[in-house]
Amino acid sequence: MILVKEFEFDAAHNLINYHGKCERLHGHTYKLVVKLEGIRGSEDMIYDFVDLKNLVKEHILDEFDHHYINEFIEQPTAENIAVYIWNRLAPLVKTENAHLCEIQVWETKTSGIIYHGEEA
Ligand SMILES: Nc1nc2c(c(=O)[nH]1)N=C([C@H](O)[C@H](O)COP(=O)(O)OP(=O)(O)OP(=O)(O)O)CN2
Ligand SMILES: [Zn+2]
Repeated sequence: MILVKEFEFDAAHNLINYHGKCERLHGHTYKLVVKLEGIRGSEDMIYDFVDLKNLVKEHILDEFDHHYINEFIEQPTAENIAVYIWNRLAPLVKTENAHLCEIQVWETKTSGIIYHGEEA
């Protein structure tokens, strides 16, 4: 069974040594999708949506929302943001019956990254 929760944050970034418009400072309303795979445990839940919301807010959204991402991710491509968020969240959400199985980072409605925690 897979649990899914979606979040949004607004942030600014610019790509370093990039060959186009994204080298200039600009912003996105990012969509972050977090998926946990697991089995039902206490209260017949994989993970309480409310607890997940609070955890992601404290450990991810508060750092990203209305910030300049280059200050903590040198080259803030959606790929690098997905890896960064995975590395922070995976240990935090792991329980006896649930683990992180997918992160999605969408820069626009049409451009996003899906990451399962392994490098290709
Ligand atoms: N593989 C990647 N390619 C690009 C990234 C990235 O993170 N990974 N990032 C950018 C830019 O930051 C830009 O934000 C995205 O460009 P684009 O999708 O063209 O943005 P638009 O606002 O033009 O979106 P549309 O939905 O296509 O209108 C570039 N490439
Ligand atoms: Zn961008």
